[in-house]
Amino acid sequence: MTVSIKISCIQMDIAFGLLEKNFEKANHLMEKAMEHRPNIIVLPELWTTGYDLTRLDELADEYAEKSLTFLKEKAKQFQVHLVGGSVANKTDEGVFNTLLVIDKNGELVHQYSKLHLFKLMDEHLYLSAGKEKGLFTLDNQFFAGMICYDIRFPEWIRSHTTEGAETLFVVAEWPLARLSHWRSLLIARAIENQCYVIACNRSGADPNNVFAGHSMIIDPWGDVVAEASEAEEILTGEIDLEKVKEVRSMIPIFADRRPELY
Ligand SMILES: O=C(O)CCC(=O)C(=O)O
Repeated sequence: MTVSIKISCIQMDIAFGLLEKNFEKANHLMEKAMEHRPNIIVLPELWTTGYDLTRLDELADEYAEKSLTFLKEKAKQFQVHLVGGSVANKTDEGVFNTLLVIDKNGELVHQYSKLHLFKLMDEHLYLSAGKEKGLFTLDNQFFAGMICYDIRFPEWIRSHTTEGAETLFVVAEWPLARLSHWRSLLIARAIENQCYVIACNRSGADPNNVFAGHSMIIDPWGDVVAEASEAEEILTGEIDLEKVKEVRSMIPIFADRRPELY
């Protein structure tokens, strides 16, 4: 039985600290993505604010309310599931970098706050680290959400695939300077976990970085199904979850693991 899912990644340029502009852009690009009739739309990391870290405390969305209202309305309007990127989420415990998953009925399915903060970009000075896992289901299929730097931690990702995740969503603001790491790490995570990887990066630049684009859809064999350029674009591709089962039965790494030794 094929379980085919069409996914569109919105590889948008993000206006630095200009929330209204980013909401408008996301709305416009989601409308365009719907021309491809996807089942799931993915947005990038911190798409409402960008990496405006020094002003993040004032820009952050209180309990992600504004972002949630927008995403819930769009999900219902377009009848599409949303891996709604991540947003700066201001809570009593600090500002988190939080991934929001909304189903097509406009219900919040899961929130995942970035676990590994990226010190090279000063995230630890302005953000609080999450503590919860990124596992969620949509239409009875098992997914996990990750944010950018998280892909450098294979053990964190493995702890999701051993609990059933068959597709990994990665939302990112990954710099162009490390494009080769982005591609290699994503492909490695797909091969070693025998899962689909759907990675949505941003395009463009901010005052500190030029970003890589190159959003990718990678199958459980490690083959690239679709890859974007560096520019702003919508990347659409189809995945078939039957392929996860095929690859996992051909090379049964989950059965062959020796967790008692490591
Ligand atoms: O790990 C990297 O090289 C990039 C990570 C990053 O940019 C981030 O987590 O925001």
